[in-house]
Formats: sequence, C-alpha cells, structure tokens
Amino acid sequence: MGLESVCGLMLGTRLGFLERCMSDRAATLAAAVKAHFRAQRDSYYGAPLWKFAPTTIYKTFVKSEETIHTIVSELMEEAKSRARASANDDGMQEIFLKILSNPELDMRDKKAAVIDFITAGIETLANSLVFLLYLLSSRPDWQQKIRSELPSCGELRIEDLSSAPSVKAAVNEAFRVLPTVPFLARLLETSMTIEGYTIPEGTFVLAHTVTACRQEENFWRANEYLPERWIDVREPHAASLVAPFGRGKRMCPGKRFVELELHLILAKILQQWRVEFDGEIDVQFDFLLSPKSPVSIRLVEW
Ligand code: HEM
Repeated sequence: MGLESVCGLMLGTRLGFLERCMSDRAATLAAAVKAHFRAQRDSYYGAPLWKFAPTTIYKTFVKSEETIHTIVSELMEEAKSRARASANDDGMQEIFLKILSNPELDMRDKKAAVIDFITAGIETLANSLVFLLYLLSSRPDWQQKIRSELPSCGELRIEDLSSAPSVKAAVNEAFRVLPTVPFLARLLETSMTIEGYTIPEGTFVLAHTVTACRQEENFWRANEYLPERWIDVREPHAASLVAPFGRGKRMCPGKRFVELELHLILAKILQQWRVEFDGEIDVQFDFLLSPKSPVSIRLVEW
C-alpha cells in the first residue's frame, strides 16, 4: 500500500501494486527497500568494518541501492512517457514534474530525489498503519467512539473528519507509543554540552524519541495506548517529544500526505468494520521499527 500511494503521489498514477497478486517488480522493490534499511541498521550499530573492506553488509547495501535505482528509474521513464502522451487529470503529478523540470539539478540529482521520496515512503507508511490498527484493536471502545463521530454511510471525504477528533487522537497516540521511526538522526555541526557531557562537533547523534515518549516523567501512564490523552490532556504531557516526522528543516516532506492518508484510511475502515487482533505483535528494529512477521488483523463487520 505504501508503494502504491507513494508512487501515486510522486509519479501521478496508480501502478497496480494493490492487485491481489503483487507484481514481481513491486515485490523486488519492496524487498530491496527492506534490505536497504537493514544494511543501514547494521552499518550504524555494528563494528564499522565496511569502512575498510567491502563486507557483506556493504555489498547488501550497494546491491539493494542498485535494485532500487533500476526499478525507480524504470517507473520514472514509464511515467514520463505517460505524461507526454496525455495531459494529467489531477494535481498529483506536479511533484514528479517539478523535480524533473528543475533546471538547477542534473538528472542524477533529480533521480536521487524521486528515489529518496519513494523509498522513504514505502515501509514507513505500511508499518505505521499496521501499528495503528494493532494498537486500536486493544481499544474497542475507542473504535466505537470513532465510528460514532463519522457519517454512517456514503463516501468519506477528508472534510468529514473535522468533526471526528478521535481519529486524530488515535493516530497521534499510535505515533507516540509505537512510531516506525523511533529516533531522529543528526550530525552535530558544533559541539554541545548536555547535562555536563560534551559531545564534539561532527558526532553522529541518534535521539531516541520513542524512549522519551515512554517515560512516566513525560507522559501520564506512558506505556499505555490512551488516545484520550490528546483530547483531555492529563499532566505530564510533553507533546513536543512526539516527533514521528522529525523536526526542523530536515523534517519529513511526506508528513501532511501521510497524516491525511492515515486519518482517511482509519476512518474508512472503522466506518464499516471493527478491528481485531489476537495476542501481541512482535516488533523488531530494522532501522525502522517493523513487525517481525506478517500481521493478520481481522476486520469484522459492525
Ligand atoms: C508514516 C510515514 C512516514 C514517517 C513516520 C516518516 C518519518 C520521517 C522522519 C522521522 C524523517 C527524518 C526527519 C528529520 O530528521 O527531522 C523523514 C525524512 C524523509 N521522509 Fe518521511 N516519513 C514517512 C513517510 C514519507 C513519505 C510518504 C514520503 C514521500 C512522499 C517521505 C519522504 C521523506 C524524505 C524525502 C525524507 C528526507 C528529508 C530530508 O532529509 O530532508 N516520508 N521521514
């Protein structure tokens, strides 16, 4: 789903990745993105031998990067031909065209930008939706509340959600408890001192926001999934620690698209079905937080 929607956003068209049988190309791209994130995890956290010799991690990183580059290049070429053949019928294509027509970038940079957008949006979106539905399965009362705020039938539009604050609360709370990006990464441009520890300039720092979000000093009943905290605030409530899309000038450019998409998907699901899941999900750190194995969530008609 992440792949389909992000390609729709970037390339301005549906590519059929949600068909019952995923095409080989979609499966290869999704697998390469996963391998790429894992190789990043192992190169950040393991001994940095790859700096001295082409280790297995390094080779996996290069191979997955090449696969992603080849497939996204093909998709871009196809999208370009389509764009030439027909005037586009919606605004989505603008992003792709804007990047391609920027005279200040050479073709390699343009490709890299589109590739970055597509790879950054695939796993993140899919994991976030799975975590959201999983967490909500433990709160049938909140699902009922969301349903009661929605029109009972008809095609839902984003405007309908202005009178459904519990949708936003459910999503915010899922990002607090189980964000797919559990930290923010920065290379320090200047040295800084925090609580007596000096971190020199040039240090690569990972700020684990998820850890801060799970501390009782920062949130009331910090380890529980309680969407109500976003409607009736109970102290402590350090809302600024919830930064699933990062902060500042490197903040995720997909934020608004993703929020809109998650809010709408959740509302559309709960308009028709309640969400059930047995047991607990196993989460692993693939650089992103991801479900360890495929997750079967049940949608049961109300
Ligand atoms: C639930 C889905 C997503 C989450 C949680 C997420 C989260 C993030 C985070 C935390 C960052 C780093 C921000 C920082 O360091 O301050 C980031 C960067 C980025 N994201 Fe997302 N993202 C998501 C989906 C997307 C989508 C759909 C796209 C593309 C349409 C996208 C494109 C990017 C790009 C290009 C960057 C790099 C920005 C830069 O370095 O300047 N992301 N994202």
